[in-house]
Amino acid sequence: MNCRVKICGITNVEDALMACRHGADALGFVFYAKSPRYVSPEVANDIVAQLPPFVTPVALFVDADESLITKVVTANSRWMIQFHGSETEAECSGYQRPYMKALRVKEGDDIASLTDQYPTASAILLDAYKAGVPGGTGEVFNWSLIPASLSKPLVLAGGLTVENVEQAVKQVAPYAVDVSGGVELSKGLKSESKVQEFISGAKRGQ
Ligand SMILES: O=C(O)c1ccccc1N[C@@H]1O[C@H](COP(=O)(O)O)[C@@H](O)[C@H]1O
Repeated sequence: MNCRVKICGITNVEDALMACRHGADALGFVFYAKSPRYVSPEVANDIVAQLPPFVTPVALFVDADESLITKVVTANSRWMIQFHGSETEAECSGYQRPYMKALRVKEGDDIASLTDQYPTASAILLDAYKAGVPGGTGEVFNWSLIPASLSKPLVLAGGLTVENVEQAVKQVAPYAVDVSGGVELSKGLKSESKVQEFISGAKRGQ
């Protein structure tokens, strides 16, 4: 199956357009103030207004106020939402936007049951669990914990890099992969060669 690629942690238009040129299907913008990849609603919406068609902007929130989410997503009809905190299905489904729910995986989790708690989600994103850090940790989780079939399309995240993405796609066969730290020059700034190699690696694995 064709594996889509989301490049997360975009903070500037140059990186956004560069990722699009190399074939990114989606771009993630982090509206979590404690993240080194935080971007303001104004800057993000200015970047989104310059994106080419057929690329999905994804607004990432961690247990954010309703007012912030509404402010971001009402500025452009193209936004999809990524909930990366402990949001309930009722909270996630209140914005009339497609959304994916991130689940942070640890040993013993029943991923299929957790996925079934979000029947309105467009996709489920699986990331590594690390105590005290909601995401963007650069850590890989044990992919063998992922059930062979899930009730939602699977977005695989967590410590993906140029080196491991091909194997990840071969082993897990996700709908999409999502990367942030693995394609950076420094926090919040993307490396063109890493973005290009990451997308090529994801396509080789499919
Ligand atoms: O990127 C961040 O800073 C971030 C902050 C808070 C929650 C999620 C965040 N990013 C997401 O984390 C995963 C894994 O990132 P990485 O590739 O391991 O760096 C990914 O879904 C990002 O979208």
